[in-house]
Amino acid sequence: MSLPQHCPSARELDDLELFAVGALAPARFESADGVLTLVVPDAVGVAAVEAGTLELVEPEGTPIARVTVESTYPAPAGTGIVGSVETLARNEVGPFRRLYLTPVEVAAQHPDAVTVPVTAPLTSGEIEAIRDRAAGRPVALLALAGVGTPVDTDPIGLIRSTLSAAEQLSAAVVAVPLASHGDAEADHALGTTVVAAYAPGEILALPTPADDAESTEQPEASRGVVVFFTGLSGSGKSTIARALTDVVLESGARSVTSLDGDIVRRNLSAGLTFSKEDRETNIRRIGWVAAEIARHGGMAICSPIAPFDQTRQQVRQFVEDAGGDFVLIHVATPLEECERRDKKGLYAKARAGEIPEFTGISSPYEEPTDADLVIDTTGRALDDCLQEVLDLLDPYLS
Ligand SMILES: Nc1ncnc2c1ncn2[C@@H]1O[C@H](COP(=O)(O)OS(=O)(=O)O)[C@@H](OP(=O)(O)O)[C@H]1O
Ligand SMILES: Nc1ncnc2c1ncn2[C@@H]1O[C@H](COP(=O)(O)OP(=O)(O)O)[C@@H](O)[C@H]1O
Repeated sequence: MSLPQHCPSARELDDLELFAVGALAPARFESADGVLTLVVPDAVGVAAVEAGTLELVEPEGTPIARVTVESTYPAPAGTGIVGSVETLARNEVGPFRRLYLTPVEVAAQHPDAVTVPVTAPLTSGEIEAIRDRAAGRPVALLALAGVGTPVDTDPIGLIRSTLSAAEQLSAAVVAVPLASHGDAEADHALGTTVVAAYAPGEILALPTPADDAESTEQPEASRGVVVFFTGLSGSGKSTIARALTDVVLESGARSVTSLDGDIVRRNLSAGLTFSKEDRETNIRRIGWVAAEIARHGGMAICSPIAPFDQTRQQVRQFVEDAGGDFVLIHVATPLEECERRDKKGLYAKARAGEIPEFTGISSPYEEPTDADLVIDTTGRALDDCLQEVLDLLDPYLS
């Protein structure tokens, strides 16, 4: 029988790489109170428990690790898996792959090096300080370039800038996929362990990004953002999203891509039904595209029904892993008002039993508890609702 397989998130792939090179031990995914976690869709979780083992594959499908499943727990975006990890293969491809050495390789290639952990592009002052403190000894710059760690760049940008600093110092550069897990204290502890594993000798510590995070964090105006409207059919998602798109386009403030529910279903998701499974596929597709837009600093405006909390959480994760912000707007117009509007005549058909699995009638809508804004459009003018959205998004548009 073949094992259940799962492709982990970019953050989880970084953690797996640190397990693989022996920089983090023991190699295991922890329970919900840890940070080294693995979350899979519920169906994969069920199959993994049944098989006792879960095979992890990289995005192109090559198996890279096997997890012996000890227990599971419910997580916002699916099922958390707890268990030990056996590495099958290391990722071989990707930009600057040649710089991703193991701690053993670093010790062999740079035995006398002074190690400098780098989490943000080095300033000329910092380069001079490293030169002074190294006092002629060889230097290895450890670019801590995992998902979410570099403060004012992306992982590849951090490696690129570290290479150019290294030229000035005649230093070596080693890339380390140390991801951020959103818990500053735990991440600091993890970083200390990982840096110690890579450093063959003395470590020259620079100020941590937390010390100057405020001054270097990328401003919202240039950060990628996904504005995600969710709500019942007829609640007003498309109307508000379209008006927002027009305002952003007219202002020229940033590039914007619209991913409206109906339009996506005619193109990217053509052929999908309204079963729970197909709706999840539809939303994950929208989330994947939106995250890519955010990765490149754009704004994606999405307006599907997206009735399931878990799928919305997955989209949030995609976007945050891509370095973007996820703004959730619940257009909470009640069912009675949506049905009264019945713009497309679909509610009447659903009530007559002509449309199965219609959201709000015969298929559930799980209200978000994590929305940044909740708008009930009943009896309100579009401009009034739009202004609330524009106020929320002001930092991204100025
Ligand atoms: N069974 C059923 N349930 C809900 N909606 C239905 C259904 N069948 C067709 N439609 C029309 O499809 C639009 C919703 O598509 P979405 O892709 O946004 O839905 S989902 O997020 O995948 O649940 C929705 O458009 P909006 O009114 O813009 O929301 C409907 O017009
Ligand atoms: N304040 C408002 N904001 C948005 N839509 C509104 C508002 N008031 C009334 N409507 C009407 O409600 C309907 C919403 O339809 P639509 O935007 O297609 O909803 P959805 O995309 O959520 O299915 C439109 O006919 C729109 O004119």
